[in-house]
Amino acid sequence: MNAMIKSLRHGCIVSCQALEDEPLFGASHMAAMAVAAEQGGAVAIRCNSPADIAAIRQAVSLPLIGLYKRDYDNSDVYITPTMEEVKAVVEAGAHMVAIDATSQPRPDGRTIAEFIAEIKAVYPQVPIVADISTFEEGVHAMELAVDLISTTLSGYTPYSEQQSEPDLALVKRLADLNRTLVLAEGRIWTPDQCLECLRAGAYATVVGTAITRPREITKQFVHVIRGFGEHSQPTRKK
Ligand SMILES: CC(=O)N[C@H](C=O)[C@@H](O)[C@H](O)[C@H](O)COP(=O)(O)O
Repeated sequence: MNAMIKSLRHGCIVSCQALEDEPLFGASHMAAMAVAAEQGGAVAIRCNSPADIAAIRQAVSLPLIGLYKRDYDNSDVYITPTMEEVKAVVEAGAHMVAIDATSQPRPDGRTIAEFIAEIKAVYPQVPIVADISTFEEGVHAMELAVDLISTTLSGYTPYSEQQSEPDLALVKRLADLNRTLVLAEGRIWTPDQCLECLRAGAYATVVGTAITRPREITKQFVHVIRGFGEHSQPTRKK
């Protein structure tokens, strides 16, 4: 097995991503996040866009899983949808590339099999992380001999299980096949959930929002304590 992939085993991969509408958007913020994750013991960084990938590559010595989120009018596929984004991700310095490996129609009209075959032909040394949303998509990606499967898109395609928790059942079903390594990704909020994912057979866990999106973390706190005073204040005697 590739030494870099070996180094991910049972570790926490931290996803450092902020989109344009987020306060921490910008390569320097994401590089600082990645340094914090490295100092905290992360085994790899997952990061989006050539600018962020290049800045993070300079800032940390961890392996980078790069992706490039891009919207096309003719498709719902947005995680590294075409060869153009793969090229940009690799040239920016990512060690591995994450792609949408769902069965949704792709912007360039290719099948996922054609897309993966071309990535392998052009970049044979770059491991491919297949982001999937269902068991069937995971099995298909395994058949196409990707290096890692990630449950990233479970809950984010209209036909996949919609839930607020990590998709442990999907992790377990895919890992039980003992075929391709599985990353547990999506809606992991606590260290205990990471442990549960590993117990379910995940090779490693990917945590994003809970570590690197302060606005969303704040919302979680606020949501829980909102309305506290309304119900618990003692009623005053007149
Ligand atoms: C669905 C989608 O576009 N997921 C993206 C994939 O790169 C990121 O926005 C997520 O933050 C990442 O998957 C980690 O997940 P979470 O932030 O829930 O820990």
